[in-house]
Amino acid sequence: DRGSVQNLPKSYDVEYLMPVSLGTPAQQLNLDLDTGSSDFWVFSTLLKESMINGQTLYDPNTSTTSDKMEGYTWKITYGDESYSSGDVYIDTVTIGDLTVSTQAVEAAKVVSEEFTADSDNDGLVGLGFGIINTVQPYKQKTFFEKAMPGLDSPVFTADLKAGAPGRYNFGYIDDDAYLGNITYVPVDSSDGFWRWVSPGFQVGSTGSFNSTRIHGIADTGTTLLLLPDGVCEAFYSQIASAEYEPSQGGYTFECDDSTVPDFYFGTDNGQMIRIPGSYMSYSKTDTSSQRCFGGMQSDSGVGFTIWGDVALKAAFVVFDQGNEQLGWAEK
Ligand SMILES: Cc1ccc(-c2noc([C@H]3C[C@@H](O)CN3)n2)cc1F
Repeated sequence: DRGSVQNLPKSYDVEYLMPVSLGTPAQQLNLDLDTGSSDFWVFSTLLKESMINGQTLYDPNTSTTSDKMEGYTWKITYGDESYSSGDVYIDTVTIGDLTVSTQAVEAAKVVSEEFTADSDNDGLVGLGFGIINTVQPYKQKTFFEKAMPGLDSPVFTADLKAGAPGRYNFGYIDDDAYLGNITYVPVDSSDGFWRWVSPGFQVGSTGSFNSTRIHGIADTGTTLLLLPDGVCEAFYSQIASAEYEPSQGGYTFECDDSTVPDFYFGTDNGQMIRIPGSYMSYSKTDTSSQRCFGGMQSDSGVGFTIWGDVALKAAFVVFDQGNEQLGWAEK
């Protein structure tokens, strides 16, 4: 079996949404595929009106295939302190023609104001590893873990693009979606994330390669690229107008600064992925100013590096759960 679904970036590529069908008859919601968490949760009719702001709601009561998991609950908090919680139903879920008939669908009863404010986002499909699913009394499998046994290959791939529709594929690798070879690196899933080690980085096409092991996770749900302080300093030192602005919460530079270099990160045996300098001017710091917030910021608040969308959209990425490895290719 296999599946393929288009993903659409929101403005500034802050997040990528994909259509998902739940229940019978099908209820279509736009969900955020997040490899940095492992709960499949949706806005639902269980929510108070005050927490809803244009989102499409999953209604388990009108689905003829839903079954409530009595006594089961969930509660999750994300990296930015946003949170959600609720009850659990079993129902059929289809993503890109791939159907899981008994998916644990976590129906929200409470969401934090960040989710309420994000009117296009109807929920998350967590595709980390199931050991960090928050459902009590017994944790539930992710959509991919439920689908995996029936797939042609135990992989899903992420092809995120800058300001354009991309694609998530399940169960196969589309050889027309990337250039050259895919380089695989081992994954340590013990903390539920797609954690891997990069051998180093390079600033600019003529810069030298810095061999320094960077431990981090591949996270489609994080917008930016969060790297160790030393790496950020090496990068921003090459940009004439760059400075660290505590008032803005990070590095900024003049949006039209022509000295913004490309950034390369190593994967394995000499392969590097090139992130174009243009991906690094994330968003205007405020309407009047001509300064942009950098797409690369420090990971010091997190404790490990996060290869978020700014990095992932420069590559074709294979999440190989069957062999616990990540594949990286240029595109
Ligand atoms: C409003 C809102 C807030 C957070 C997130 C969110 N989704 O994935 C993540 C990252 C951080 C880490 O927690 C796991 N992956 N964060 C999405 C939202 F729509």
